[in-house]
Amino acid sequence: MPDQASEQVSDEVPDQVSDEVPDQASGPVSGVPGDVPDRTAGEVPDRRVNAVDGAPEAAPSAVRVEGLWKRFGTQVAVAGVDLTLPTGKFIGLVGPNGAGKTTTLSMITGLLRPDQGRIEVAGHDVWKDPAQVKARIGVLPEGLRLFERLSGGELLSYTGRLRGLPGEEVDRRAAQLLEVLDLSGARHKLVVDYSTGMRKKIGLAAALLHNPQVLFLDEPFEGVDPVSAQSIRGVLERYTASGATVVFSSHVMELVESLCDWVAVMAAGRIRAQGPLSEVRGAAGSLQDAFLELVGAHGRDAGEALDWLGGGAR
Ligand SMILES: Nc1ncnc2c1ncn2[C@@H]1O[C@H](COP(=O)(O)OP(=O)(O)OP(=O)(O)O)[C@@H](O)[C@H]1O
Repeated sequence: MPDQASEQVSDEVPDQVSDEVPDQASGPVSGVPGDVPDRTAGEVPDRRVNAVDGAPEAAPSAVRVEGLWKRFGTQVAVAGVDLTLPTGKFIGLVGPNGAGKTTTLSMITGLLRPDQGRIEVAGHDVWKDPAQVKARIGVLPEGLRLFERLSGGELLSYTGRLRGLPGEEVDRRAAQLLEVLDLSGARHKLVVDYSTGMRKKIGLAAALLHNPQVLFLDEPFEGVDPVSAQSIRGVLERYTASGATVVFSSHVMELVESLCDWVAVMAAGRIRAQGPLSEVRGAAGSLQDAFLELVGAHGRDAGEALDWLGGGAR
């Protein structure tokens, strides 16, 4: 997958205005010091009460995207995406390689400026009101960049303070996250010496530390062993059960099917289906079958043409 950061120095992409694109190096750390609407601190904006009759108002969407476009030179990566993602759901964004998932998530999280379109996260416009949005989201981006010369513990400590959390609270949360994600033993190890899966886990911990309203994860389970996947899963399930929203991209349909209650299917830069898992799956036997049907991959040559390939053939 192309590194989004590379486009900022690519002369093939003249429409990228690098000084308008927030620094990707900040990764999940990017935020607004001192402006942290921590959900545990009383503000739970996803359940509002109607001022007239006291009845709860419908929760606003976690994400609203309208008419989103992104081109890289002549390559159209995202071609008019409209998405409405509900609050409090475990949402899977699925699609084949090159479908535009990472590009879409990068634009939604304020890491990549769209050519066209409007994006709202937690009720705020991502590109008009970036500080408000960044204080409310956590991001585990593709090609995550971390501060390599810090230990895992230091990274969390720094991230939490950057987010404006009191030191004691940062230490408490960091210790708990390290424990749950089985990183306690590696808290003093430099991040540069972490394995792929450990990097995912410390990135996830950094993205969760300020208890964001919406968490965006690009391929969070890639390179993660089954035991760690189980702990990540547990953390995320607990997180969504509290009313927060997880949006994650993945190629693994079984995983999406077992985790998500809401799915968006993307192919060739467009959304092919979006809605509750059961609706998107429809009459198909599995999400995998529905997916292959939706992206037009059913009946595709699965290697029959490679008649030279095999142990006996020369
Ligand atoms: N920085 C870039 N420069 C040029 N083309 C790009 C860039 N980023 C993405 N693209 C192109 O945009 C399209 C969508 O890419 P994207 O990475 O968003 O897909 P994806 O769905 O995340 O793919 P994968 O599942 O393989 O990770 C692809 O054709 C890709 O080659």
